[in-house]
Amino acid sequence: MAEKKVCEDLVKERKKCTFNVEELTRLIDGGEDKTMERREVEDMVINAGGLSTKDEVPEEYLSHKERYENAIRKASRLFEVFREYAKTHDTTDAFSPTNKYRVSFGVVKDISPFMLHMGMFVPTLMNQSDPDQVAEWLPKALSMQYIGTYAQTELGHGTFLRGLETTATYDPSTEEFVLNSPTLTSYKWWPGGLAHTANHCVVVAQLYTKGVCHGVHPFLVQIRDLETHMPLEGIKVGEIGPKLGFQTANNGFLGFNHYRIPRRSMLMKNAQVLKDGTYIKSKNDKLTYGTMVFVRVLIVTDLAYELSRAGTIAVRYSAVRHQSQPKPNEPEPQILDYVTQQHKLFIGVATSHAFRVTGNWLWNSYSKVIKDVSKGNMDQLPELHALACCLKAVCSRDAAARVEEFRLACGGHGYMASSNLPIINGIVTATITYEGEFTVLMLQTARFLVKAWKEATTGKVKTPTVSYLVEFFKNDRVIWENTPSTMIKGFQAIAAGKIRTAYETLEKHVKSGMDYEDAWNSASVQLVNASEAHCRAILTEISWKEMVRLSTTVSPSLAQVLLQLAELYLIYWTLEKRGDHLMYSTITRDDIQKLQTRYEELLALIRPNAIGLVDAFDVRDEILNSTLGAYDGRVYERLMEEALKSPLNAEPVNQSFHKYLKPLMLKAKL
Ligand SMILES: CC/C=C\C/C=C\C/C=C\C/C=C\C=C\C(=O)SCCNC(=O)CCNC(=O)[C@H](O)C(C)(C)COP(=O)(O)OP(=O)(O)OC[C@H]1O[C@@H](n2cnc3c(N)ncnc32)[C@H](O)[C@@H]1OP(=O)(O)O
Ligand SMILES: Cc1cc2nc3c(=O)[nH]c(=O)nc-3n(C[C@H](O)[C@H](O)[C@H](O)COP(=O)(O)OP(=O)(O)OC[C@H]3O[C@@H](n4cnc5c(N)ncnc54)[C@H](O)[C@@H]3O)c2cc1C
Repeated sequence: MAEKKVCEDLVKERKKCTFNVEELTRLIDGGEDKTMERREVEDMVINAGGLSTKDEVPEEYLSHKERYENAIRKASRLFEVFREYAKTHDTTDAFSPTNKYRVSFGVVKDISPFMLHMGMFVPTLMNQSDPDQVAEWLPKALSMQYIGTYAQTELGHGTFLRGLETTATYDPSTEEFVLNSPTLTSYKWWPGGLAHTANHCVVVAQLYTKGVCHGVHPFLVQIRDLETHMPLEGIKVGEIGPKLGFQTANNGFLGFNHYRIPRRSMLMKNAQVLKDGTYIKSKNDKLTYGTMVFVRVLIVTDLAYELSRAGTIAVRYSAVRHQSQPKPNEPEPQILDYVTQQHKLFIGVATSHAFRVTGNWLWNSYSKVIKDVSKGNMDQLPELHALACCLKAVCSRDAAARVEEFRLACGGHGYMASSNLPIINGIVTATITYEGEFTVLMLQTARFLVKAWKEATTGKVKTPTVSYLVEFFKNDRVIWENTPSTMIKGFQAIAAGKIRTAYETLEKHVKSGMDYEDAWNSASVQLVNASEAHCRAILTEISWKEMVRLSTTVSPSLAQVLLQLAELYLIYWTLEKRGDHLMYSTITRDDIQKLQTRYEELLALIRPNAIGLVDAFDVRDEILNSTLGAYDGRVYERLMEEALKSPLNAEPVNQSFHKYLKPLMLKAKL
């Protein structure tokens, strides 16, 4: 088939670009070799038989059941393709932040029913099992003999893990655990793939041995027969029903009726139960929560990726769309030329870069701490937990806001399923809740910050990410200059100030006679604000420093663009938080006006590179799945092509006319 022409607007835009798009793509991927490898995997998947979505009825027209069956067909075929690839290639980076397996969005448009298998089941087996268990289970999980999920949340409790009700009671006479769901609220509820996909799962349950409860522990549990896939006796399993998004994730429920599993089904890297029922405690009981920390860390870079998908759609569309006539007798401008549109779009693009570099930094910190933990050194665990909590929480909330802004920037067409923005919206919004709900995680960080504040009052802090607190004691009002380093110091002063205020409020409540828990609840709005401010201090400092560092490794033309994006991100947030800066620095109205002017200059500087910047994300059309965002910009043709796929358009008159409309019309004549 002849190549379809690229829309003239995009041809012109691409000529304007001042930097080498391929150079930026390689930087985003983490190196030329990574880009080549990713593209190789994408080519392999896109060209593999049985995976193309091109000529299919769009999945939104399928029934709930058909949609799931279609997702399973494709996810299975995709796995076969990956299995083939793994025979000749190193696939260890499946769990890295810059993994090349995001291509799966080009196959299963929404969330794959295998997401939890690769995202949580396999990592939990790898990181929470003892070496013998890893040797026995991991090959089966990696080869998909065991298809698994992570079953922790229950109908009654998701946040409060110590309140989970599923029990695993050790019976030394048979050397088995008896799993039981004593109440309706103890049913597992939510795990992805649990409903009809998984035959195994990691179940988090209250461990009882010798009549003592030792708290929640993970167990590997078979739930379906490997031949027939029938639920095993004592297992009640099913699907929880339609949701806002995640339509093909196959989220399920699960109950146990005195269901027996062997003693060695308990994941025993950290804690153990011996044959006679003796309990050996973990060095740190929070290690059981390790998979959640791992996923929270990964979510930050994944959000950057989701922003790059949504940003590509909205920016390309904005270059193709023309609307209104500000100057008489002149053509309608591209909507991308409206400064308000640039304000909606460019901060989303800059945020994708900020999250990616911060996410990579967080991943490196995580890897270092986990290495130390494996040697028995847990010192950095609280700081890592506090960082992962607030970054996951704030980045997911910001990303959801940015994706919504991208959708709004596409006007009516952004509301079309065929734009793919609604599905991306559903995926990103879910991250605010899953893997630890927003407020709950912010309050976890607040616990750490309150302790750090107490420490800082003695003039020293042990952890580097809160060292700014000590500086605040020397000078609690930053002397303002409109420079990046002052802006960063400003965010640190705001964080320190808000931590101090929240701490003082907490103390005041305690002194007034309140229990600590009640005082905490009363101060919790301020505590969440303090966590947010701390997270903004981290995001602004790390993203700026990392972008500056990266700019020294690339050509001058690209360096200039990276610095513009980094500065835009800093100034955007300084302006957003101008009220706070007024409280904690000497910033003046005049400084703020100058920053506003600089912000608008940056929008104008970025404008010629808008298409180059999203092209550099290098999200291929097959993965973008969007009528509005394709590389060739054939927006209107694609919208019509997709509309014509509606089954309602297969016949000129729908039968409902004869059944309902006509009788209604006839009655009107009487
Ligand atoms: C766009 C994105 C795409 C892809 C992303 C990539 C992969 C995705 C894969 C799968 C995701 C899809 C589905 C989602 C799955 C799930 O949601 S699984 C279920 C997740 N559930 C949760 O996250 C539950 C949240 N709750 C908790 O984590 C905890 O219960 C708690 C809220 C932290 C409280 O725990 P607890 O009550 O036991 O503890 P406290 O008494 O409050 O605190 C005691 C001290 O322990 C410290 N602590 C708590 N957790 C940790 C930890 N993980 N590590 C280290 N330390 C921890 C806590 O701070 C207290 O410390 P102290 O202040 O010093 O006392
Ligand atoms: C799309 C999706 C996929 C999921 N996949 C899985 C999965 O695969 N496996 C799995 O085990 N789970 C999964 N979950 C469950 C998820 O982890 C939980 O829903 C999440 O942790 C929030 O817990 P919850 O639902 O109990 O919310 P709740 O804790 O009931 O939250 C409700 C409200 O109460 C507030 N609240 C609760 N506790 C406190 C507190 N201490 N202080 C202040 N406010 C509080 C919250 O802020 C929130 O506003 C998934 C959820 C979703 C949405």
